[in-house]
Amino acid sequence: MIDVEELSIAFGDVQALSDVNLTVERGELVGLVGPNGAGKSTLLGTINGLLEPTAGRVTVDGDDVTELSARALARQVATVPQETSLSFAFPVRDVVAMGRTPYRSRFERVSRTDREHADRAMKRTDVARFADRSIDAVSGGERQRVVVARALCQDPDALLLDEPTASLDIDHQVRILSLAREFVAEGRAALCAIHDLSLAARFCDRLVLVADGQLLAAGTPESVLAEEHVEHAFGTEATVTSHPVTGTPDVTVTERQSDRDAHVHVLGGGHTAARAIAALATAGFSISAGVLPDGDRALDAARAHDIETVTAAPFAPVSRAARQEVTESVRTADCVVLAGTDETNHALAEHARRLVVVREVAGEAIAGERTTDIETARVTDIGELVAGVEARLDGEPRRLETPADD
Ligand SMILES: Nc1ncnc2c1ncn2[C@@H]1O[C@H](COP(=O)(O)OP(=O)(O)OP(=O)(O)O)[C@@H](O)[C@H]1O
Repeated sequence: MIDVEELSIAFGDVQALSDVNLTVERGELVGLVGPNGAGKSTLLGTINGLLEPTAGRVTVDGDDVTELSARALARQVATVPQETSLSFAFPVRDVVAMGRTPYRSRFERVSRTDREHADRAMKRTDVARFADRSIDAVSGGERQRVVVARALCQDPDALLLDEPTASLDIDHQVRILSLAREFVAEGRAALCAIHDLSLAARFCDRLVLVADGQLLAAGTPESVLAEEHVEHAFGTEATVTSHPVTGTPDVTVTERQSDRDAHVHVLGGGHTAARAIAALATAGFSISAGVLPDGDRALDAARAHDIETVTAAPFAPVSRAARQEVTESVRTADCVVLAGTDETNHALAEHARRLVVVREVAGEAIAGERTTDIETARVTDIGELVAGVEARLDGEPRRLETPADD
């Protein structure tokens, strides 16, 4: 029915769509999902012939939309635009009847059949109650339903809906999408841009996910709304569960955990570790440190910033309990910063899930060149440490197979 082939469209420097392929068959309601500015309205605008592709083409029932007359295309495709403001204060009934324009010659009056089409569309969209009121005198959600009624009145083979539920109450959201389902059950096709992913999953046969002008995924709601797709497209964290009532995918978006909530363990003592602790504490990380002997400058820094520290008596061997405690802290930290040459700390660093090594400060080698099998960020200046830790936190943590045995 609707075939979009290798479609690209640019507005000056903005590449709004690149190489998009998509089909909508008769009997299908397809949901178009993706973040703001992804290219959804542009795609709909190209299908209804308002925008000309830079490359590729769109056909409806085999006809290239750029080659059809406006009238011929309007008999095949009706659009419910995102922006539903209308410039003239016509009565609702007349606005809906405008859907019959592609079937009338220019001077023909609205016929009885046209009125019947309009009445049916108004009833289905629950706007008949205010049919005689001016379109200026209805609410935003009511106006949106009037525009849906006008599109239905147009009696097209395909319906394009751009955010039709945006200003509707929950009851009318469900009603409009149920109407779209009824529409496709009559052997027609609908493509609907929609922001509510759970609602899209509930009502659509298939979903198409676009981001940054590209098609990221297409298929069943279950396959398209995989957490990694949602997270990638929207740059957020998402949890997808099965809705307890409808059984369809239910998407909850959670705020990405701030890097600054991350737990960073600082290994090593002395001047460099003290500066590392101060820099990380000022940046707001949750820090632990140790093992640090009494009298170490890093311990003073830790105490100044109220930081949890594993301590030891000066010049005494580190107790087994202290070792265990610090090993656990290193293993559970989101990131470990190694800021000392001490061999014990090097061994402990091997338990880190993410590691940043402060390699040298002002030309003085701190942690040496010892290699480790952990992917490591190296910083050579304390001023770079916070950025280094943040960059490391963006990466996947190493999986630890075995628990520490000491
Ligand atoms: N006429 C235009 N001139 C220049 N850039 C445009 C124009 N129309 C759209 N764009 C740009 O093209 C990109 C896609 O916009 P589009 O309106 O298709 O996104 P959308 O997915 O519908 O977004 P939303 O969910 O916010 O409605 C955006 O970067 C937008 O700023």
